Amino acid sequence: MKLLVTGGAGYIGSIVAQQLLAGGHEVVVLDSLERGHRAAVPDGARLLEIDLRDAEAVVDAVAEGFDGALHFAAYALVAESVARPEIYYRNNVLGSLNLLDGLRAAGVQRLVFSSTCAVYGEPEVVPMDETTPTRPVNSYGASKLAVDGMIADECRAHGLGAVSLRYFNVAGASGCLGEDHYPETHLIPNVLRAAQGLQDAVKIFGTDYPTPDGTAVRDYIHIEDLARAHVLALEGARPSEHRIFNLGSGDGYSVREVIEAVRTVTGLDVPVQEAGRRPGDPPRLVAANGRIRAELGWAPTKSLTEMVADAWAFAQERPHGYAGAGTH
Ligand SMILES: NC(=O)c1ccc[n+]([C@@H]2O[C@H](COP(=O)([O-])OP(=O)(O)OC[C@H]3O[C@@H](n4cnc5c(N)ncnc54)[C@H](O)[C@@H]3O)[C@@H](O)[C@H]2O)c1
Ligand SMILES: O=c1ccn([C@@H]2O[C@H](COP(=O)(O)OP(=O)(O)O[C@H]3O[C@H](CO)[C@@H](O)[C@H](O)[C@H]3O)[C@@H](O)[C@H]2O)c(=O)[nH]1
Repeated sequence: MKLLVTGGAGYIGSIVAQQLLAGGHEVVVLDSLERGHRAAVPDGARLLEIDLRDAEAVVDAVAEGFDGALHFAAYALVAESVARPEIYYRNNVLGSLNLLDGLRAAGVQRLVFSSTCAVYGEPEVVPMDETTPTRPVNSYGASKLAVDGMIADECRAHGLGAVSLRYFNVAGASGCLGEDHYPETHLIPNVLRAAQGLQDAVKIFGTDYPTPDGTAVRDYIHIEDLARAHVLALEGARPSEHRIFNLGSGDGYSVREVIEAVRTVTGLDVPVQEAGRRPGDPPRLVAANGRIRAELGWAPTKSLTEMVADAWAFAQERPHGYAGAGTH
């Protein structure tokens, strides 16, 4: 298939693009490079440097015609969304609406969307399945829920076949592609930076959560397991239907357990500093992944140790990320 990958210069989009290319698909990446890296766009993919908020440019770009689109481009940081909600609604909601306009105009019939478990907020029952009530507690989750709603309506009204994958916490690396955000806010890369001495200590945000060790629990999923689900989702898109799947490993780990895994994998000391809770962070998010297992035949294959080991290999290979590798 000829596929449009928005956000394909970012962490997840670049690695999914790489898997799609390996599977024999043609890939065109649409990315503004605002938060991504030219060097992360895999060899063999064509890059269109376009901002999704530019409606006209998006419609023009999509007009060349695609068999399907995978939509990763977004702002994706919980704490930033609490501080600056307006940029989240403008980028995530408006950008997605522009993309839907472009897909409709060009007659593109398949869409896979990066949704998130943040749409569920602070669920009363964990693990969470797709019937968990959607009550986001931060603007990031609210903006993604709005897009899920727009996509559902687009499918109903205009026949699009779409799949929303509600990712839990994506981690690890794949060969020479990995996670490089500036500033880095994600847990595993920051713990590795502390282990490498690139920052004084890793902060533990919140030690008074109602969890066994008092730190927040997340479901970490290996980027390669996650990428594989996109290929299945693309094949599973059905005309006029919006399918929703939670995408996580089903196992929860606390912040302290992740730090311990980094100590074990690297053999290095990790200085820590206890700090207050980060605004917008729920205590515990773990996936019930039965639906995607049953309906798409997907299953996770990689452990937290493998996620940390692959992220560690990337961090050693590129201690300063893609900088110096010809980035924007
Ligand atoms: N990282 C996670 O754990 C996680 C979990 C759940 C969902 N997600 C979702 O997955 C997607 C990818 O996340 P990521 O971690 O790879 O983020 P990322 O920031 O590494 O990548 C996002 C990419 O989108 C591009 N982009 C952003 N706004 C754009 C715009 N208006 N026009 C064109 N390009 C734009 C950025 O330049 C960047 O290359 C996001 O939609 C995010 O919400 C991520
Ligand atoms: O230096 C750090 C960084 C994070 N944390 C904590 O570690 C956990 C995980 O944080 P992080 O890695 O920043 O991920 P999340 O905030 O859970 O968000 C990620 O995972 C969500 C799904 O759960 C996605 O929707 C988001 O896009 C993605 O950024 C949270 O409890 C944080 O408070 C720390 O204690 N110290």
